[in-house]
Amino acid sequence: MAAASFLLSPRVTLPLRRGSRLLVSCSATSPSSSSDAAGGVGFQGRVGFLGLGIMGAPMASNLIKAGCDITVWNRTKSKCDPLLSLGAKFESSPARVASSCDVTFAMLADPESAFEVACGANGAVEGMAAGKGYVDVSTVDDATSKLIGKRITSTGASFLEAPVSGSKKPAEDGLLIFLTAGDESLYKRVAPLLDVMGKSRFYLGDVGNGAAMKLVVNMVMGSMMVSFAEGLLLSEKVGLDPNTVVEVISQGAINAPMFSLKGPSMVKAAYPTAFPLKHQQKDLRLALALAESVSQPIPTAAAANELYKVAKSLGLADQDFSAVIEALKAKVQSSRH
Ligand SMILES: NC(=O)C1=CN([C@@H]2O[C@H](COP(=O)(O)OP(=O)(O)OC[C@H]3O[C@@H](n4cnc5c(N)ncnc54)[C@H](OP(=O)(O)O)[C@@H]3O)[C@@H](O)[C@H]2O)C=CC1
Ligand SMILES: O=CCCC(=O)O
Repeated sequence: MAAASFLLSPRVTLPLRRGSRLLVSCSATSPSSSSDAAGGVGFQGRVGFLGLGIMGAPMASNLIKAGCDITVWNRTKSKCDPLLSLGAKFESSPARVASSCDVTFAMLADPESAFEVACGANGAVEGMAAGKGYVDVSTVDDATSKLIGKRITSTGASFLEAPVSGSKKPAEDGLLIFLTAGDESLYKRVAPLLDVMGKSRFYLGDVGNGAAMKLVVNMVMGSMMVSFAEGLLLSEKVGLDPNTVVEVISQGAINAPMFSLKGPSMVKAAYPTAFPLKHQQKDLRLALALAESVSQPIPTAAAANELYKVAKSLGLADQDFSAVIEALKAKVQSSRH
């Protein structure tokens, strides 16, 4: 059961940047183990969900399928329709969702939209009150997360940041990894909901640590993708079959699911969107700012960021981030002229 898995989860303390300590709590749960026999998930109350894009829609959908009482809102209202047909309720603003629900999740594009939906006109803050909780699962920087958390908690409500690792398919399959930080009792309260949407969850202490963890992971991922793209193009240039490169990598020490998953379609110059390139570039930009804040050089990530910026300028922002390979192809062509 979800509650038991939290109590049994290993907890260790690790050194944290800037001299304080970091509490890490991790539990791995299977989605099927998180529903109880009565069809509930061990969470009593109404759940709001703001933001129904590539990630938000399947996450909310899994909560509905698990039997939760869900109320949704999305800026583009038509994206609510598939959720409403599964049994979700609709409210016309983030404020109305928050006031009608016990806990509200938000999955927004970037720091600006996460702040706007939480703290703007008719934002969630207007519907918050003591006893309620706000869980922001968007990928944002630590400063934005802290600001949202401050506004939410000023109403007496609780705040948890909980960005996710894992993309469209893990979201559909309920196999995300939650990187949470903030109010620990809210973390415990929503753990059964996280276990419906994810396979594991980490509690990382103070607000900002979840955002920082997410940016570190995506910084590594963004650089890995650029390196992989360079390898595919170089192999082709020297007369190798890039499909064989994908195969060789998949059997060695640098094997990563990302390479096997994206490699075959990259070779065919197809980039069906799971993680939009514009979001990967946003995450690199935010990671660079995080590194700047502690004077940590991250030259590889900085170079990768430049390439994603080129890809955006080529009109690839809404393609999958693996389309960054097209920016390398474009560089080759421009250097020939
Ligand atoms: N896709 C992925 O693989 C993963 C993404 N993430 C992160 O999750 C978040 C969401 O990603 P994803 O679902 O892919 O992104 P999408 O671009 O598919 O969805 C973005 C969501 O934000 C909403 N939105 C954007 N701007 C505004 C605004 N100004 N006001 C209100 N709503 C707004 C969109 O509304 P509308 O429909 O009206 O445009 C939509 O609901 C991002 O922070 C991303 O970095 C994290 C892990 C994996
Ligand atoms: O933020 C997006 C992460 C995508 C992934 O973890 O596969």
